[in-house]
Amino acid sequence: MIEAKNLFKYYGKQSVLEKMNVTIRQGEFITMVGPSGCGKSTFLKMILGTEKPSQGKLLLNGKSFPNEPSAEIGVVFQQYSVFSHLTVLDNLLIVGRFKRNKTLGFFAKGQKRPFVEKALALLEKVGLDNVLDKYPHELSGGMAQRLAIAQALLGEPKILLLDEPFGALDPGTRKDMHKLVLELWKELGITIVMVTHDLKEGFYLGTRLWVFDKANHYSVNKNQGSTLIYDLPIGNNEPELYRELDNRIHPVESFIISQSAK
Ligand SMILES: Nc1ncnc2c1ncn2[C@@H]1O[C@H](COP(=O)(O)OP(=O)(O)OP(=O)(O)O)[C@@H](O)[C@H]1O
Repeated sequence: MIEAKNLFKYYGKQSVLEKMNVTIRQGEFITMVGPSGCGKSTFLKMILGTEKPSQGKLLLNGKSFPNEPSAEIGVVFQQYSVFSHLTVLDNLLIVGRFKRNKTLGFFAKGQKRPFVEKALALLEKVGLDNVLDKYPHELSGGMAQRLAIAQALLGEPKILLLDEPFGALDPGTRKDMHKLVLELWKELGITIVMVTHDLKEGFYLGTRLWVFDKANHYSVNKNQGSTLIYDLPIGNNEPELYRELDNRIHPVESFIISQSAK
C-alpha cells in the first residue's frame, strides 16, 4: 500500500505538488493525467525513490520509501532505457549480474543458469523470445519498450511505474502494448502507476484515473502547485466529465477542436 499524507513538493521556491492525501492499494492500476509540468513525473520519482517529498509523508506499507530505487519497484520511461551495445538477452542478464554482485557485476557459480531461465521466460512473456540476439537498434519502438518492461519486471517488483511508456509509439503498436500491460498486470497482481497524456488510454487501462491540476485552474499565480483534483473509479466517464477533463489537460487543443466544430 502506498500512502501520501499531506505531501508537498517544491523545487527551490517553485511549488510543484501541494496537499496530496491519497492511498493506493496493492493491485490497483492508477493512471495519471494533467497539464504538462503539473508534477506527474515528480510524483512517480518520489515513489521510485529518486526524489523526496519536501513536506508531509510518502509511505510504502506504513514505512518511509527506500532512499534509492529498490527491486520492489520497476520503472519504464518514454525514452527507451535499454543498453544499446547489448543484445536483447544480455540486456536482462546484465541487470541480473549487477543485482548479484554490485561492484564486479558477475554471477557466482551456479547463479547464472536459473537466472538465464528466468530471463528467457520473461522474454517469452513479453513476446521477444524470437529476437534474443538482436541489438536494440534492430528492434521496433514497441519491441524496445517490451524489452524495457521485461527489464523492469526482472526484480519481481510489486509496483511498476510507467512514465508515458507508449507516447512515442504508433496507434497499432500502442494497442498491442495495452494488451500486454493488462495481461501482465492481471497475471502478476502488481500495482501499476502510469503517467499518460492520453485521456482515453487513462480510462481504458486504469482502475482509477487521477487528474492533477492547480486547485484553481484559472489562477494566474505561476507559483501555485498542482494537486489531485479528481480521483475517479473507472466507469464514471460521463461525456460531460470527459470534456471537462480533456479541457483541463489539453486546454489549447480542446479550444481549437471546439472552435472548428462550430
Ligand atoms: N530536478 C528538478 N529541478 C527543478 N525543477 C524541476 C525538476 N524536475 C522537475 N522540475 C519542475 O517541476 C515541474 C513538474 O515537472 P514534472 O516533470 O513532474 O511534470 P509533468 O507533469 O510530468 O510534465 P509533462 O507532462 O510535461 O511530462 C516542472 O515545472 C519542472 O520544470
